[in-house]
Amino acid sequence: MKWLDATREVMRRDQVFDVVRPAQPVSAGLDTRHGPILYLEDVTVSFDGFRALNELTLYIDDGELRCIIGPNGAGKSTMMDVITGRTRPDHGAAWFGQRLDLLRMDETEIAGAGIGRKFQKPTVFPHHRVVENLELAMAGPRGVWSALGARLSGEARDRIDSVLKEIGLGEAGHELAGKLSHGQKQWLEIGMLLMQNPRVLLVDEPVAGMTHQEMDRTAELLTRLAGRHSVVVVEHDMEFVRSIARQVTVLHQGGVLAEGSMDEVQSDPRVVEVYLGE
Ligand SMILES: Nc1ncnc2c1ncn2[C@@H]1O[C@H](COP(=O)(O)OP(=O)(O)OP(=O)(O)O)[C@@H](O)[C@H]1O
Repeated sequence: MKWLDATREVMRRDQVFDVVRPAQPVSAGLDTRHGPILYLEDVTVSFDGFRALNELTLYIDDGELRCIIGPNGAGKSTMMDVITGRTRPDHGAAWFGQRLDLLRMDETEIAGAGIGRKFQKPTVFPHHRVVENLELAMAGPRGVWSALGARLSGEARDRIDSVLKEIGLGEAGHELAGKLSHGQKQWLEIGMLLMQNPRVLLVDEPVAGMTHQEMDRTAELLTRLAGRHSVVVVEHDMEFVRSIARQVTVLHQGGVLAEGSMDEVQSDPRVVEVYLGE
């Protein structure tokens, strides 16, 4: 019996999370003692009959740093869309911990429950200062307009300071976000996600357009975040993937082609044929 089937058996006797309340720190109630934090099982997504995901099964452990690689069109973005509630699969299952059925939650509920996503292009507020961007992120969508006028509690200030240091922008807090370098904007956006204290961070092509130095700092940042968060990185830059990867999943034609250490997948002839040999 697969993990999810076993879990669902338990769920039938324990319908605790029928109503998900995103305002509550739902992820605090996640039970990951007996398994992964993220489960995708047999997930299929079709667009006009074309299968972007084809019975994809993938498990992400609590606190792990996972790199997802694969050729263009392999289904990497669609996979993230399913996890974040943007796209509904034709069939399959997607669970956050053992109790939260992602397919019964909308995008806002999923984000509120602790799954944060960073898209490839940074979307910071350029006319606001770096610290204000973090304040806005902490407020969440409902509090955006009141957040800037509100007085911050000492706790909130401490939180902002610690995230600023974490993302390496300790000296740039009062600069306008629009004036930051491309790399700094990417870190700020990761910081904005961190303000919401996610359990899982989905990061799409974080180093595209970065200098080598920025890539090194991004590698350090993501590596540091793993452990406290589960970090799922989709990236094409193999040098970068090698610098952070512990476990790598190779997607191809909507399914998992190979999984293992970087050395294992790089020496897999199927991976070389469909991806690395390009
Ligand atoms: N909304 C959509 N309508 C139709 N086809 C789609 C849609 N979204 C994705 N696809 C198709 O599904 C397949 C998987 O796309 P997806 O973007 O998930 O791949 P990817 O691995 O993220 O690719 P890339 O590395 O280029 O970003 C592609 O063939 C794509 O054209």
